[in-house]
Amino acid sequence: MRNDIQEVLFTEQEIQEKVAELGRQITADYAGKNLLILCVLKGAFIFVSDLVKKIDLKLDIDFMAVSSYGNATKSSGVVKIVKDLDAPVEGRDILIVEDIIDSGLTLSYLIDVLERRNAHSVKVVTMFDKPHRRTVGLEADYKGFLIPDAFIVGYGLDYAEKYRNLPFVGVLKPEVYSGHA
Ligand SMILES: O=P(O)(O)OC[C@H]1O[C@H](OP(=O)(O)OP(=O)(O)O)[C@H](O)[C@@H]1O
Ligand code: HPA
Ligand SMILES: [Mg+2]
Repeated sequence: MRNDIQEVLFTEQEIQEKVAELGRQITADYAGKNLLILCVLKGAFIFVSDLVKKIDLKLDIDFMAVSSYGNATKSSGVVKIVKDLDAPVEGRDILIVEDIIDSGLTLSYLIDVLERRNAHSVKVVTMFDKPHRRTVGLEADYKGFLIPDAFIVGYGLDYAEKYRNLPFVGVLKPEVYSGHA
């Protein structure tokens, strides 16, 4: 699997240090609030499990699965809810946890859904941010790392469902895409 990586952008240690820093900020900002952590599956599953251990507050965790990339490296433009939340969000302070914001389509769709369900507040934390690919004007409230305009894998992020289990984040060798990009 590691042979398919052209370049490592962020090491496991750099990622863990950033997660701890984000956890400290979120702990300070959400003290006394009714925090609901919303993990956007599948990509955010590793980030959320590291992040919640660094948030020193009572909180709830729920999961939503959405998908728009399929096996491609560009968004299909259509965001599909594959699994919805288990509980109502009315009156909750929701923190959406994303692995990456790229075009912004997934997030703008989710924020819209949650606001229509009368959440008290909706904010976003993303580990990776690819701002130059944005087609929807949207900013995360908490950001880990800015990344260049390249398709990245690892730390939850996949290409055609593979590479999510890499503990670091990197760029694949072009030949791995075999004509899909
Ligand atoms: O800003 P966007 O262009 O919408 O891209 C970001 C979204 O795309 C990826 O999910 P994907 O649809 O690949 O599903 P997955 O998390 O199951 O891999 C990623 O995990 C984000 O949720
Ligand atoms: O760069 C990326 N890598 C993996 N999944 C993604 N979904 C949006 N952008 C990316
Ligand atoms: Mg994906």
